[in-house]
Amino acid sequence: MAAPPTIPRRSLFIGGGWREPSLGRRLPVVNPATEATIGDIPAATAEDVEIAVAAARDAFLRDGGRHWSRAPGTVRAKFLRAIAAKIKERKSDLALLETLDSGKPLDESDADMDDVVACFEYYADLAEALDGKQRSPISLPMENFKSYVLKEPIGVAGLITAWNYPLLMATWKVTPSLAAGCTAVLKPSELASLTCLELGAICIEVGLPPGVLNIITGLGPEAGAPLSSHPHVDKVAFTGSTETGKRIMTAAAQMVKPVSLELGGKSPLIVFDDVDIDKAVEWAIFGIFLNAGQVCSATSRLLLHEKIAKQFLDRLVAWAKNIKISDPLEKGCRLGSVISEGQYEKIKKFISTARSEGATILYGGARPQHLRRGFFIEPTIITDVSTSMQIWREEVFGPVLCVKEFRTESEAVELANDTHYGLGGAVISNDQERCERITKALHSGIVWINCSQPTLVQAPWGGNKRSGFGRELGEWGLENYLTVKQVTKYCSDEQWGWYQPPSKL
Ligand SMILES: NC(=O)C1=CN([C@@H]2O[C@H](COP(=O)(O)OP(=O)(O)OC[C@H]3O[C@@H](n4cnc5c(N)ncnc54)[C@H](O)[C@@H]3O)[C@@H](O)[C@H]2O)C=CC1
Ligand SMILES: N=C(N)NCCCC(=O)O
Ligand code: NA
Repeated sequence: MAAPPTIPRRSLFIGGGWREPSLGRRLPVVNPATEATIGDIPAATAEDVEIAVAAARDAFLRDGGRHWSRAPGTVRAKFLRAIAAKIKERKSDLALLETLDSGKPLDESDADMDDVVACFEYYADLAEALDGKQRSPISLPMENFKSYVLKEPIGVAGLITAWNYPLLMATWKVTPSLAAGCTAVLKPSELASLTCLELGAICIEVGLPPGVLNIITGLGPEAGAPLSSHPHVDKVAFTGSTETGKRIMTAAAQMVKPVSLELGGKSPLIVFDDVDIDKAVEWAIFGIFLNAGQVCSATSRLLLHEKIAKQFLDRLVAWAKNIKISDPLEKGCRLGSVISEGQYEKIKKFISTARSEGATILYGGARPQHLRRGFFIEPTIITDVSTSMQIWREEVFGPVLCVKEFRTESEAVELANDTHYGLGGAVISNDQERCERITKALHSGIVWINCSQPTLVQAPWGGNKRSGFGRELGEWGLENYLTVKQVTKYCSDEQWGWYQPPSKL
């Protein structure tokens, strides 16, 4: 077990230093695995948003952008790498904080911190490469004009994130925005903000220029909403629920502000009858029980070929029984608590509604007997599901898998696409051609073949339909924060000659 934790008491991180929230309010930090209040975080309000946005704007414009927004990419890369190094140094205490705040298994938090470091390093490389991509010429069918393109940072970015991967989701937005030369105001989820506040401490340690990154914690309506509607925020990037995504888009629309939205999902995993059952079962388990299913891309709808359905479900239950559910700090834990009491109640309601609508709870569905406190829910597998049921249609964001059988490939595709969401989709089969057909047929931004959930910093991430739009990660993630400037030069000695020249007299 890890050493007894101390939760740092932080203020808002604004303009390169700590600043008490204007109204002096704080919010409790609850460890969802114990239900204990373990600390508190500052609660920013519109007054603080004002100050943070001003700091970001000042940092963007300061000295004509010489120190940040127009500085060579190497300058920004140096800071991104310095932050990566500090996070690496503090990896175990950050992972511990992440687990205490969110209830996710310590092994997962550890892996998340590795992903955070990799993301800072990756966008450091892209910041450097960006300089080489400037002034790329446009080929034109005439001689008297020359055109090229500049890629410029969009300005001040407002970054609003969810609680499921607290520091990682922030990093997916912080790193490309800073790499592009933007300055930013980050508003993490009030349900898990500790590690994001530590990022503020790290920015101080590495001497990031004041105001380049500002971190304000607080409630959505009080801190997130004024950020998304602020006239001096030039772009909003959001990860969270579809409902909040709509609000953010509405607010941003008033200022014609670009947004990128990573919203919910109800992703399918299709398993054919030609597979190695245990291998496929493990991916199915990983796809929905990782982070207790609180993953936007969780493959929460399992589609099984009828020929293997029975055998597959038997093994699925056997594997599910074997998942270690415990205090997330315990070694080998594979299922921790969910994030909060609210989420716990919501998930239980989904399960009871499924039951009352006539579905069968094949496995799980309740609090694990051996855990008396904490917001724990057993891995839950639901069968006898019809496509009109809530459990088929709505995102649970919990360790709850629903299962349907199919007979033909086209039926599988139809079921897979029977959703308003379009984030992920997965297919497991040994027939590569079939996998490719399915890949093309799925209406989603991500397709996994013979696996579920691997997340690579180099590859684009994002969805279609009500899962949002815009892509994070990879080069696409950087484009979110760049604006394209067309530069066109007239380079002829001749008079343009459209108007009749007046007489020289
Ligand atoms: N797809 C995903 O990645 C996620 C989906 N969800 C889903 O959303 C449900 C609700 O979870 P919440 O934590 O309430 O998610 P949420 O979408 O309300 O919160 C995400 C972020 O948005 C902020 N926010 C809330 N209202 C806002 C507003 N009006 N303007 C600007 N920012 C605002 C929050 O403070 C937080 O930082 C979950 O049960 C789950 O189903 C939640 C988190 C992530
Ligand atoms: N790091 C992993 N495995 N997944 C990231 C999921 C991002 C999301 O839920 O929005
Ligand atoms: Na928490």
